[in-house]
Amino acid sequence: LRWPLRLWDKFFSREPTVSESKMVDEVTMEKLNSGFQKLQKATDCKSLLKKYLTKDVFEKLKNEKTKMGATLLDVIQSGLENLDSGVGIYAPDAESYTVFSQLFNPVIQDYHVGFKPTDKHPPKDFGDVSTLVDLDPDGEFVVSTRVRCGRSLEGYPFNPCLTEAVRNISVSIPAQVSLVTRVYSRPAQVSLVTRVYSRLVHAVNNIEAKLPFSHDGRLGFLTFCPTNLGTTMRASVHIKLPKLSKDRKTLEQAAAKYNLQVRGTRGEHTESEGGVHDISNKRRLGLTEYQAVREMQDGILELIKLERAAE
Ligand SMILES: Nc1ncnc2c1ncn2[C@@H]1O[C@H](COP(=O)(O)OP(=O)(O)OP(=O)(O)O)[C@@H](O)[C@H]1O
Ligand SMILES: NC(=[NH2+])NCCC[C@H](N)C(=O)O
Repeated sequence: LRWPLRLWDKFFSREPTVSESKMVDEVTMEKLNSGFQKLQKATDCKSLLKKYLTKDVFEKLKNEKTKMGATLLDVIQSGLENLDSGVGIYAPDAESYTVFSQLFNPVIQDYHVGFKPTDKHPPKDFGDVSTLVDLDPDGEFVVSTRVRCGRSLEGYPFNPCLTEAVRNISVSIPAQVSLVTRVYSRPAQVSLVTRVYSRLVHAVNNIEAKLPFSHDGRLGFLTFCPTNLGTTMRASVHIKLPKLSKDRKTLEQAAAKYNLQVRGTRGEHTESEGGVHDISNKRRLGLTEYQAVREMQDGILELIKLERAAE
């Protein structure tokens, strides 16, 4: 048996190429080193990448590679190119959250309001959708409500390393979501938040029954963005709070007390148009789906109270 095996080795095995090997290639290493220097020099950069990629962490991670071949450069490239990023890192695949944990963990803890490396995301729990209330029965403040979440297919790389072939597989998925949500409706008397949230719960449960999603014992559902982990759920209202929002900083400070995040009308990194702000739960990890949507609901109710009380 030894002889044919040796022959097999001789003719069919070969040294791994650099991209297959565990080593980070020279070009990547050069880009990493120059990128890190650029980041060090960018004194006005406020990203979490800049905050947590210390020299020590950089040295420890620059030679690391995941089984799918992702390097630290794949993780930090976006933040190096866009120094005005709020976060600045993405996970190229599920394993990156472990291999590059010395960078991901502090970023996750900072963004998700104290989720520590020893913390574990709770099991999925959509709760009792009928217990959610009408935020604004007279329609004075809330313009619209949205609840969204993200999912990644198990076993595939995430966006930064997704190839054309894999991207084609995901094309059919949004079509399934819209089909599922369209056939589902609720009587008009249930609260606004309940209707929107129920549609999402129904859609997610249906799709989950057909497709395996990327999930981690500690971090819950995984996506390429460390802001969208755990429940990955962002429940938001488009809301007009003219008094509280005279100055965006004041609005942001009031919202932060309830773990809420303020965005502009057209989403992240945009300004408010016609006094409309997008306010949503900031943390999506370390709490259940129900608690996430409640965080939005309860916080918005408090902001509306503050608006009414303002001079
Ligand atoms: N309550 C809402 N009503 C109507 N539109 C909304 C509401 N909340 C968000 N949107 C719209 O959803 C779009 C997408 O928002 P945005 O890009 O900020 O983030 P996202 O899709 O939630 O994902 P991520 O947080 O990962 O960026 C924007 O155009 C925004 O105007
Ligand atoms: N859409 C998101 N996933 N938002 C979170 C981060 C977005 C962007 N990469 C940044 O760092 O500012």
